Amino acid sequence: MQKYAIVVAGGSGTRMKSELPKQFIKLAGKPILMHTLEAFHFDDIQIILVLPESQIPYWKELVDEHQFKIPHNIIAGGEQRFHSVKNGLSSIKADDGLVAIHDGVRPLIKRQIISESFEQAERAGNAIASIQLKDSIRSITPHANRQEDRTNFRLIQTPQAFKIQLIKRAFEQEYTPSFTDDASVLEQAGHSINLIEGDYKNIKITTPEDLLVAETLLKA
Ligand SMILES: Nc1ccn([C@@H]2O[C@H](COP(=O)(O)OP(=O)(O)OP(=O)(O)O)[C@@H](O)[C@H]2O)c(=O)n1
Ligand SMILES: C[C@](O)(CO)[C@H](O)COP(=O)(O)O
Repeated sequence: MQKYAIVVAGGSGTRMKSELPKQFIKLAGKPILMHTLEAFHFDDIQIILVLPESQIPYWKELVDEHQFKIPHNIIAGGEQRFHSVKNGLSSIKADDGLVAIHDGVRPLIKRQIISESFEQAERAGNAIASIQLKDSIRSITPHANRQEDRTNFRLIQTPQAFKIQLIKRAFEQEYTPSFTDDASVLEQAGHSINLIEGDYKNIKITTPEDLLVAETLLKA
């Protein structure tokens, strides 16, 4: 089956509060995004990289500067992550095959999880990386809060892999803010979600301290 990876990096990184959008910040000497694309570099995976339209020339400069050779197609992103994924999906003309959707700012993804997500998506239609909670958890309302049983919850990561036809059809829905990931879009279209084991090291670089953690994990 033909395999695609959509690496979404179309955001502006407001929570990082950095001048440079966080996906371009250097980690161990090269932009975060280059680590992520390296993880997805398999002989049988076509990589689609989604970038803010205004940053495409800058990315091309970085590619030249770092002599970055991993083949990828560049697509312009949209207003929300949902729209960036949708643009990536629209660039895939085939309706059969598998696609893994991954945050560009999760550079520590293990290749073994990428392979596993494709295998499980081929079998079950989708495969969503997730991890158990380590902390206690409480739900809050305006006037109260209450402990919840953490074994009832999972933290959801990417990659999230799908049969292309299923996820393309799901993304025909109107955007709502509850679509915080791709699994939520598929679920809203009536499909059940198949969780697979993620990895605690597969952090989403979101706020400044995440950069320190990622740097340390990469060195280790
Ligand atoms: N319109 C958007 C928004 C987000 N993303 C991507 O989705 C991933 C997860 O999003 P997040 O960590 O929230 O990134 P940002 O939206 O850039 O960060 P922030 O919410 O702090 O602005 C990132 O790789 C980001 O670049 C995207 O492709 N298009
Ligand atoms: C897709 C995601 O990384 C799964 O955990 C997450 O929902 C992205 O959220 P963000 O607010 O766009 O960073």
